[in-house]
Amino acid sequence: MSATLVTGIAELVTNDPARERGLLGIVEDAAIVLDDDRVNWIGSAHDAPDADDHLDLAGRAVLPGFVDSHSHLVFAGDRSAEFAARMTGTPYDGGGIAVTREATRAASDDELRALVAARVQEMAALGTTTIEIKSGYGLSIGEEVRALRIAREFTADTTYLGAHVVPPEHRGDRAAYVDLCSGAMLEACAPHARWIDVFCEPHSEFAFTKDEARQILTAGRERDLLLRLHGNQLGHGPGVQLAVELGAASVDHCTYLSDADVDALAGSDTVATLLPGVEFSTRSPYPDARRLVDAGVDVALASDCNPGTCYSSSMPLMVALAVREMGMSPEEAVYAATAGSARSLRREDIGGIRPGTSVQHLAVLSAPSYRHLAYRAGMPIAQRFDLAGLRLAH
Ligand SMILES: N=CN[C@@H](CCC(=O)O)C(=O)O
Ligand SMILES: [Zn+2]
Repeated sequence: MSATLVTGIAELVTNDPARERGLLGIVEDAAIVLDDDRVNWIGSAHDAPDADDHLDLAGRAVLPGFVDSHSHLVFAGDRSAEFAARMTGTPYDGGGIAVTREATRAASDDELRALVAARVQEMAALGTTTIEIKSGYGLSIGEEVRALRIAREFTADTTYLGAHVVPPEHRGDRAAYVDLCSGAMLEACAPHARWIDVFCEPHSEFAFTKDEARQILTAGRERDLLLRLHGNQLGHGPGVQLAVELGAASVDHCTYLSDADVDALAGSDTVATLLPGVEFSTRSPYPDARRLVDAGVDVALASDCNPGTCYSSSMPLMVALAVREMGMSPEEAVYAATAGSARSLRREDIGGIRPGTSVQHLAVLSAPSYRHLAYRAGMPIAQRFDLAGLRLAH
């Protein structure tokens, strides 16, 4: 085993409230000791023990890697024409999902795998170290299993989203598709998934009603899948209440919330996952994160990277939007993009830095403070913590 002492950390974000400062548990002028691929010690540089090797980061910030707890990376094609139409006033209604389904079906396994790999690489380059990936552009047993198998090559947090939209061939008989999603398709997909999700949205004719979503999620729970839900994206609706009722780990979007929705979330273990890239890319009103935080709701930030509503996986962009447009402080936004989204995935091994944390779950900034993520919006200042690369750079 070889130990490396890392110093010159202007700010170490631990997300440990027992540490020195604030929500983010910041240690200033910090050091960490890495034993091979694990954090072994963290604290003030003045108290740091000796180690075999030494790396001086010369004033950078180190933080937990971003946890992108909501993405749809397994797709082919793009919908830039649909994006352009939205920018001139055509509203989003979920209908384009069927377009991506055709492009995805036409792609070979190797083509899809290469597309996902490239997207994962883009995410790593911006400091994301954990990704949840959904199926949902297959919408048949074979295609949903294929998407989940490919997603599993990149993450343990795979999500079965057969109930993304009702596909065109089932629009005359929605009940049959809901039965498929909660029956044979679920059986085939469950071995490849940790999570189940449904697009529950009364404002889209393609998405699922509260009762349909309940049937599918309940069946998933019986197959030992954990629950997440797309809810309250396009207008007020039942998604949040259903997620809380079923004990879902997360309800995602939460763009339109009633007081009763906020109260329900505040009294629950369900995380409200906000996806500001969607509002940015669909020119929609942003969710009110301030209202949720003030009510005591657990809030997460994620990218929702997908070809329809947000073809960006930049977590620094999501942090900047949350601060600029949604009333979060920089501290709250960074916490939501790391500890908050780790909580939404029910993961205790990520989202913070403590002895035992894997180096693979660390990020580093070419800046002295987490505040720069929002302050220097659009700049590529966050990367995964790559010890070999950092050694070369310093
Ligand atoms: N709203 C449902 N699903 C995605 C969009 C998928 C698409 O349009 O391709 C979302 O989270 O926004
Ligand atoms: Zn989504």
